[in-house]
Amino acid sequence: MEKSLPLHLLHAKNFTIIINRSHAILHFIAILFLLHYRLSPFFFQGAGTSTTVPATLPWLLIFASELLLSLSWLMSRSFHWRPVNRTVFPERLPPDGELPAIDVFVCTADPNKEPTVEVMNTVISAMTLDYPPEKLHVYVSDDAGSDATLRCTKEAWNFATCWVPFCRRYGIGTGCPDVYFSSSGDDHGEFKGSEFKAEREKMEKKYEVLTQRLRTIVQDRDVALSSNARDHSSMIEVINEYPREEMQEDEVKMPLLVYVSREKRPSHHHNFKAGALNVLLRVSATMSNSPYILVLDCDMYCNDPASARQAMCYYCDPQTSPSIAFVQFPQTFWNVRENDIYDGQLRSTFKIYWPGIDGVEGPFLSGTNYYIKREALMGNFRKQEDLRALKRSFGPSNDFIKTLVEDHKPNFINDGESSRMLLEKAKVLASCSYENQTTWGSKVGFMYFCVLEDYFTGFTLHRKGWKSVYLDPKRPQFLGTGTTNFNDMSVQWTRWMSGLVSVAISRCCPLIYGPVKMSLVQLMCYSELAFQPLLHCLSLWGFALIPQLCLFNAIHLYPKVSDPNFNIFLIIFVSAISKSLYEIVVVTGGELRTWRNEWRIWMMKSVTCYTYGSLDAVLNKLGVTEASFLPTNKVTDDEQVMLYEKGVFDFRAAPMFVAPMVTVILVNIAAFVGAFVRVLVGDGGDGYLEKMAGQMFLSLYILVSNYAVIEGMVLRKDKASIPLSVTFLSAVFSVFFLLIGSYVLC
Ligand SMILES: O=c1ccn([C@@H]2O[C@H](COP(=O)(O)OP(=O)(O)O[C@H]3O[C@H](CO)[C@@H](O)[C@H](O)[C@H]3O)[C@@H](O)[C@H]2O)c(=O)[nH]1
Ligand SMILES: [Mn+2]
Repeated sequence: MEKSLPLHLLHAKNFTIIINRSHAILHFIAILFLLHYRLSPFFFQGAGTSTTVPATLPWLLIFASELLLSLSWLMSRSFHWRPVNRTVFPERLPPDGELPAIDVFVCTADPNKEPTVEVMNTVISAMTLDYPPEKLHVYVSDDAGSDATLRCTKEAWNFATCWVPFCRRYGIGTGCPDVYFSSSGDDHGEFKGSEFKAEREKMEKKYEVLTQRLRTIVQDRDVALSSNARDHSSMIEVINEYPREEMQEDEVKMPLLVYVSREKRPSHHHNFKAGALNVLLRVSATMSNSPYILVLDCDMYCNDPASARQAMCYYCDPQTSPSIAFVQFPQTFWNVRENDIYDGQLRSTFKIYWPGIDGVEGPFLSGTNYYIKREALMGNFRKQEDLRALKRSFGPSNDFIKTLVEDHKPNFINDGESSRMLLEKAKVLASCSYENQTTWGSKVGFMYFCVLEDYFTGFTLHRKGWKSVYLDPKRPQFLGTGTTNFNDMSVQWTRWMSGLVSVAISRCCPLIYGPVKMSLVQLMCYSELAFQPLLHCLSLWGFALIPQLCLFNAIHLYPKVSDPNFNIFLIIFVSAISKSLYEIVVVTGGELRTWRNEWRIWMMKSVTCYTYGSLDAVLNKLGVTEASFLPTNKVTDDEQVMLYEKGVFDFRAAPMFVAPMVTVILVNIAAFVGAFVRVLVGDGGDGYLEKMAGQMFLSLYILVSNYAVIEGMVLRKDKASIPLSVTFLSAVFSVFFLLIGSYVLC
């Protein structure tokens, strides 16, 4: 009977669905009223309307801001359309012998920003996944081609030969040694007996030796090597072949571990992470050719060994498997705190948006923590005979083509000789010219079209009709390093926003390129995200400056408080705030300050990262600049961590990320203080306060929300406060805005 029991279940969150949809309707009606209010003076003049336009240009500009934000809001309703939950039953999976094999890809690119000890912890943790070891193959992609990383991988392997059996024997729940030994967590039970305790101590010592060795290797590494990160030949090594330092008495099977560093030459574009992943796709095909692939960023360690079996609950179900391209787990971060001032945890993405579209065609591909089907990336060519066509598409390697046409079984035998031959062939596959005149990155594999390879590859898959699944079990399956300082966050978000806008303004814009096999809801999701940076930065710049410049010049843009139309704005404001409070507090069990943090950082990002990202994408499109992928810094700095943990902003970021915020704050201060003085002195004339209340409130709201900036500018004197030079520069900008703005607008 066991067989008939489902491997997985889907539950719609009915209550949230009702709330979401009713709120959407009410909010939408309020927006219609707003449209009517803004347009009526132009269309219904004289027909009993009480609205008059004080100044046409600012009126139109603020209306445009309202429209853009409303448009984004409207499209984003698709993310709230049908939130669901999923449950899986891995205990009902077929026996181990029948499980499909998995290749794990771990990508690293820069040993200076990605500490090798952490990368190795990720690699080791992947080897401890609860899966038959002969069906698990771990590939480390080193884009820096660093000899130190190769040597460290060998050391990690040596350690893993003891660590993996230890974890399996004692059912250790945390396969990442660093985390296991540094936490006083669940696995250290006395109940496991004295033998366990002794073993554990032994392992701990071994781990200390490992970290020591890794550090020495990293310290000794040839300094000249860093200059070779962009210019080096390919290197592939099967680490399992190295003689172990000490043989285990009860030899336990180990997963395959392969180090891959693709060839890189300055003359060839390396296509960043997508390029690295495509090399791994080819190399792994000739070695293990597993039908499923787990992709991990180098800092995303497996926090729990269960994810592979959880994902297999979908792939082992003949009903769902044929349509699913990937099973996505959320990105979760070990270093984010409750008071997450930079919203490094990406709460709304992984707790609201992804469950929201999971009920439609599934979540977006999110860079890491997903089990993807090889066939979805490569296509199905099992009975294809036209070799020439295949070679045109996939490149000249017969060995690789063979893996596509035949129902290929892994042909890697760990005997030295055949592996040597295979490695020679694999090296060809990792050369930088291999993809010349092929469709790698444009039709097959991971897509090169934009630096956000995950978004665009997922989009292409959904567009072809594939579906995806979102699994968010209680215990985080993967944990990574989130950004916890202003500079790293800004750099990362600028890249993401640039990637999104580059899609939005291209021929692949979801609005025109999407509608093949995607539902309208899914299409709206992809479009909303692609256009979000543009829509939000334009509208937020509008909200941050237009009403204030008008306030400064005593021009009112909102209805009088006594005017019934004032309620439209009040309702929209309250409705937006209460919906996000509902999501944060009720749906995700957050706190009030989470709400404050998210709204504040959203305003800050809109005038910086969203703006720069959009600009960058436009400049790339015009050919003025080139797309780039600066890997996010994963080195933690104690001082920065301390500030973050105290909830204090670290403004030691590039001035370009700080100055726009300070400028906005200064303009708002000028406008608000000016208006306030007018009220006090009674200089504004009759009904001034009533007319200006909306704008004064907006300014005050911006100032109160961003009090942290004022504090960093005026009150704080520490190293991480806003430097005087930046404040001065921003003061010049704000005077410029006030003068030019007043001249142009009024
Ligand atoms: O040329 C490159 C650049 C990056 N990477 C690797 O890609 C991963 C992600 O890079 P990271 O610097 O951590 O970027 P994040 O912004 O933190 O990553 C998010 O955004 C990326 C897209 O911009 C996705 O690829 C990631 O999976 C997603 O976690 C890391 O393991 C890097 O080592 C490469 O292998 N080659
Ligand atoms: Mn990252």
